Amino acid sequence: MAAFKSRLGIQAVLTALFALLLLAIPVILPGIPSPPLYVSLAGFAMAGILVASHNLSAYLKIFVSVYGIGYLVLAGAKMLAAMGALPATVAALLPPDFAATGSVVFGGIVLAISHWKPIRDITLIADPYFASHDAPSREIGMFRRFGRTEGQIGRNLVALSIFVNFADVALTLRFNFFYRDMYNALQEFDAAAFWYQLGYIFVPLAILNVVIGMFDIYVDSGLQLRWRTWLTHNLYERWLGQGTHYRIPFVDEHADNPDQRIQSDVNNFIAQTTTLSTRLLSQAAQLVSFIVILWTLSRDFVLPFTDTVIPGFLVWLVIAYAVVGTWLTHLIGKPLIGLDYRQEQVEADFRFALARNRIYSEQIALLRGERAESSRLATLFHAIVDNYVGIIFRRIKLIAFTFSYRQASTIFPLVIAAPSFFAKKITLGALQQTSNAFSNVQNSLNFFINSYTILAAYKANTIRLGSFKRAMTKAEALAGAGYGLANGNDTAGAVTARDLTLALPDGREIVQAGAFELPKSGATLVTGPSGSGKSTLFRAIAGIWPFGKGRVDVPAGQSALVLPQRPYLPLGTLRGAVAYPHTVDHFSDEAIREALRAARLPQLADQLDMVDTWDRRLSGGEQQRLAIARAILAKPDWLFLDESTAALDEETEAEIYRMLRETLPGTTIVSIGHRSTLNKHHDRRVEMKPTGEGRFEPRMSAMPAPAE
Ligand SMILES: Nc1ncnc2c1ncn2[C@@H]1O[C@H](COP(=O)(O)OP(=O)(O)OP(=O)(O)O)[C@@H](O)[C@H]1O
Repeated sequence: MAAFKSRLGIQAVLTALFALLLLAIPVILPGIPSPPLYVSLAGFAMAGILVASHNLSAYLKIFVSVYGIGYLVLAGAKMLAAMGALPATVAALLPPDFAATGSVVFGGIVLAISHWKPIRDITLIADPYFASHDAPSREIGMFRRFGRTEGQIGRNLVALSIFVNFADVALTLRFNFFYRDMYNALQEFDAAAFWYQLGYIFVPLAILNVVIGMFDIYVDSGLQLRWRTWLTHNLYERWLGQGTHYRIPFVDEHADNPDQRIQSDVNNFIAQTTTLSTRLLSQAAQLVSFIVILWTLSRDFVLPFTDTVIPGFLVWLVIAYAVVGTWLTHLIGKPLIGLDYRQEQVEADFRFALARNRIYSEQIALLRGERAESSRLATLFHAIVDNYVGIIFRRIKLIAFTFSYRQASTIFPLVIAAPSFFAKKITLGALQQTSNAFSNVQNSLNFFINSYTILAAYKANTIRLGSFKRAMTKAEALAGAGYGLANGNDTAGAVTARDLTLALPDGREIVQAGAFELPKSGATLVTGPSGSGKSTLFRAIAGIWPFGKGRVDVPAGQSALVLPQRPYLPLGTLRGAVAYPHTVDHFSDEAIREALRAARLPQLADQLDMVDTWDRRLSGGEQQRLAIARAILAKPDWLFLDESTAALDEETEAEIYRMLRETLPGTTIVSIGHRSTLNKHHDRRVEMKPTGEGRFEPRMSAMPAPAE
């Protein structure tokens, strides 16, 4: 970051020196024509803009820096051409003097809009990538050596993309002058000039146009792919980190369907940011350039059928046209922002409901729940249709306006300029140039107007990603001190709780423990009424429950594994399901087979490579035994079994407990269970005792005598 900042500083000094040089040309190089004063003044302004951009967002800095370089290149090339240092064909292709000044104006515009809230929302999401110091991503070959860090590659690619877009604008400008010269040659029956224009001007320009078009798509796609890869990794790592995904529903920031935000919103945001930022600016540059041409063409414009001269009439006309057009478009298109946001949400809700049907298909089939499901799907889909109808009618209104606007634009320049042509005040070339300049202005305006729908979706996207990031920040804060609940690991052997109160998200307290201890070694059974907070106590010990106050301390440097009643089985091979939460290659095949046999699942021992939806194929009891196999592999110091054998028959449950205590003699077992047959497998018992007002307290109590 510091290097980037100082680079802007160096660029500012160089730009100021260059502007000084331009001023001094009449003195040091008296023979050559000096550039207009405004070009050197623009150089000083650019230096000022570069200095003022020190604290700008990393993303916007790239734009300011590129405009600074654009100024140097354009003004420098003009100076070299004036000195005769460039070949005539190259000099003829250069854009007019004002192009360099235009570059400065755009630098100023970027600086000015940087404080505007919608732009800040965008840069908050964009900046982390462009400021990143991560090593270049190895996943993508494109532009891998284009910088030392991923952030630098991103910055270089944005800069390159802006240059390419501006090269395209310069080309369009040059085409405009080509049209003037070619039509003048036609009007004067000058065949030599005509063929010269076609062969030496048009052909190189056309070839450049094709090459630039190809390069443009290569650079843009490379940037989008690299940025998406980085941002997607970054978001899902953060989402999965520190149990953030578990706590997000507890925070007050709205972040529905995180899957959609990570998969589709990121993709759309990046595609729209790169397209809009570079194209919007190049279109703006095109607009300004052609407005300047129109000014030159209509400097002494005589109002048709009168003698009144209005300097720059076509420019005033086109500006009024643009202002009214944009304002009306804004009025008509504004509701699209809310509609687009809602559309994303209802689509995601529908997709999620379908995915849930797939996951729970067996339960739905057994319960004959298809009708209930289809009526739920119908309601969700109705929301999609309902909202989309709103979008359609809004788009129709917008199109009614934009199409009328476009039609009116085509004949406008001819109506205005034709009287001057018939009065022989302007040449055919000038008429053609006026019409071309006007249509280019229209194209740029159309871009702004047509991009209104894109902008609306873009804003909805930015809001969704912004709120997702805020929700993650809040969920991460919950993981820390939470509501006063602290997790530490400063005890020697036991799990201890001091002045512990566990609450529900709405603040209602459910568990209270002044001083509570789970001793190391042996096995402890936790019992108590349903809903008394036994699982919540486990969650607090595991450090994922954010609501409550007091302390829970677990022994330092010891591993723990919590097995819930319904184990989670990831997609993929059986090997991966057993090794979970370790990676698939963490254990040898023999160790996995051995664990499956010990967990009374010998029939699965030779199916390690089989890919299946294991959570649907295996019975509830088999799934629980598979989770037990995980415990055998992981050999944790603490094993928390939250009704993890409840689906087994009593005999198998007894075998499993005996096996666990034999195979894992160093592991402390803590079980939650309701069955009295569990008593004989445990050494001590903790009972959740009601203390009034819906609260329960865990208390060590005597193990009941075995039934006769
Ligand atoms: N995410 C949550 N949001 C709101 N309430 C919750 C949440 N998780 C648990 N609860 C509530 O906390 C209370 C305790 O739940 P917990 O699962 O700890 O009970 P339990 O003693 O393990 O019950 P059981 O023996 O039935 O499994 C219940 O009333 C439950 O509804």
